Amino acid sequence: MTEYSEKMEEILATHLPEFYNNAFIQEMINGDVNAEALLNYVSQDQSYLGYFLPIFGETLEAFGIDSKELEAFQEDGDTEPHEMLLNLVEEASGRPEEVKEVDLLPGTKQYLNLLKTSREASPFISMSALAACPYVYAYLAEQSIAAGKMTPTNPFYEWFDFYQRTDGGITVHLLQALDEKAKKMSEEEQAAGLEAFLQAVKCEDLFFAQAM
Ligand SMILES: Cc1ncc(CO)c(N)n1
Repeated sequence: MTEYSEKMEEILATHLPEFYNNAFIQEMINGDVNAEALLNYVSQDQSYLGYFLPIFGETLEAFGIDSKELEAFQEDGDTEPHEMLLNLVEEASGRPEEVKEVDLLPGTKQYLNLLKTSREASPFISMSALAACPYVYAYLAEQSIAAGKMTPTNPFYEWFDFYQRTDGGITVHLLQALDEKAKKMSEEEQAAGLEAFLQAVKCEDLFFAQAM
């Protein structure tokens, strides 16, 4: 029987070309520092993580997952990769930049709404939706570095490499836990989990695109 996580990977493999076609990702791969887009992205992401992390913590607890890497991910709040992007913007503009409190863009609202409805559905569906956050970044980073699209001389290499390592590490634990749980779930529950994951993957694509 195909493992649940293999079906998740299939979803990512199917959507990888869309991520590569995403204008925001294309600029990163081209090494273009688009100050406005990067500032938009970081400020939306700051708000997004403010909602994501508490739900993530609660769902990890419901799953009985207790790992150092997961805790570190939660505590980090993604400040390190945000700093990397802000530094690139500052180098380009020659002046200090800061993240402003902003209104949520429609794509951010849509993503947060998906996390909310998934959380209301069940811990398994919630975890499936939440997993897209580290998994998409880890997958995109791994794939683009392995394919030679993102190379060490690119200004965004450090950002991609961060996610390849940290989110990649977390993803391994999440997928193991999801595979364990999936064995005890009905076909319907598994299908609903994969659907929530698919929708979250689409939200990730939209989240990058909306910053442009
Ligand atoms: C929207 C979004 N997805 C994934 C990540 C990776 O942790 C992030 N920081 N933000």
